Amino acid sequence: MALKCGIVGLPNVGKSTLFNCLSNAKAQSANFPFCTIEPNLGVITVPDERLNKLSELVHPERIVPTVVEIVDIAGLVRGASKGEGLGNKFLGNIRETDAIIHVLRCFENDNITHVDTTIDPVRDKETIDIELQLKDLETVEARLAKVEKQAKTGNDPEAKRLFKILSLYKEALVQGKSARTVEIDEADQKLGKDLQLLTNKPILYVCNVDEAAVLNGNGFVEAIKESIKDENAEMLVIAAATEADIAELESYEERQMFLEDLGLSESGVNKLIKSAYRLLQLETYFTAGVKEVRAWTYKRGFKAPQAAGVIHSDFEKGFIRAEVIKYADFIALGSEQACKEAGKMAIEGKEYVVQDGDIVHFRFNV
Ligand SMILES: Nc1ncnc2c1ncn2[C@@H]1O[C@H](COP(=O)(O)OP(=O)(O)OP(=O)(O)O)[C@@H](O)[C@H]1O
Ligand SMILES: [Mg+2]
Repeated sequence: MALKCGIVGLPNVGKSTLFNCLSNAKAQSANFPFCTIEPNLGVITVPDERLNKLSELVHPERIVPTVVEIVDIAGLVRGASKGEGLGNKFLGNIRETDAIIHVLRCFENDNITHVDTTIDPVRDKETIDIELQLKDLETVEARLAKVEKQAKTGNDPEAKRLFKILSLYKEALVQGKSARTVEIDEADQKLGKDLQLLTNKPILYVCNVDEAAVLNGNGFVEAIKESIKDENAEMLVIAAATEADIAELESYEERQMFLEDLGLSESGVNKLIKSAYRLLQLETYFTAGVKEVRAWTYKRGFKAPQAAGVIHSDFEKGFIRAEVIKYADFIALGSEQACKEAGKMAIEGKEYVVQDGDIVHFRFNV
């Protein structure tokens, strides 16, 4: 389950700089628009203190964290939906992602060019929103044209449902609203998701500020907050250029010291990964053996067989049961054996909904 987050925004707003704080794969970042053309792909490990605590008790040969993929996509410009500035290619890159990290320039600096001259992140956000919405409108209209006749004349219930959903999306999009603002009946959610609309992807806004605004934000950040208040979206404030410098430092201690000097307890990178996790409704379970202590990512609400399928499809197919220890019990008692003896290992079946932090041993048969 490799999840992909795409970094999106106007040219020269700090997308590659943010990417470079996140990943060790260094992307080219420079003060000119369209510095990035080919998307940069980075695989970042998800920091999780529980993994370290478990490893201290189990002393495994190997510790394996879970990962998220981050793609640094080229800047979009006005007209992208009509192919402007390699728009089609870049929009295609966005379509392949599971979630969007939208970077907004919230810093002033006369030396860094802005494609629309002035600093106005609310306007910038609208520019991007409009392009994504126009592209979605094109997709929705093409689908509508195909399904309309079938829905109106035939007796195909799925075509009728699809027609209804498409019409709802169209109504929102022509009003300049994103597809994610449309409420879709529970039963039709999958049909909606399958359309792969760009403005239906979960979104996280990153306000890229200068060092001075890293703790308390600034006027630009306030303006963005106000403009997204009805979107039910998350927003983070990160000084990308500063954090990219921090990421260059060799040792963990040095990086921590630098962060503390800025008054931060946690790097923007960590905050971003955690938010991406929340955004995608992801949770973590662990497997803990002497060979390997490992974190696994699954979607909230997964039942035991589905969660087992994250490790291997055979685990799902041949699922028999899950032996589950709660993280707190494992830490308190110190080992699997101790948990077993204390009656803290539960035997769970197919209907068990896996919980964040569970330490699981799957029994299966193929
Ligand atoms: N918070 C910041 N404060 C000051 N300068 C910054 C900040 N973030 C990025 N920059 C600078 O802005 C310039 C553009 O950054 P970057 O190359 O990351 O933009 P980009 O969005 O990836 O652009 P493109 O779309 O062209 O690929 C760089 O010179 C970078 O150092
Ligand atoms: Mg770039």
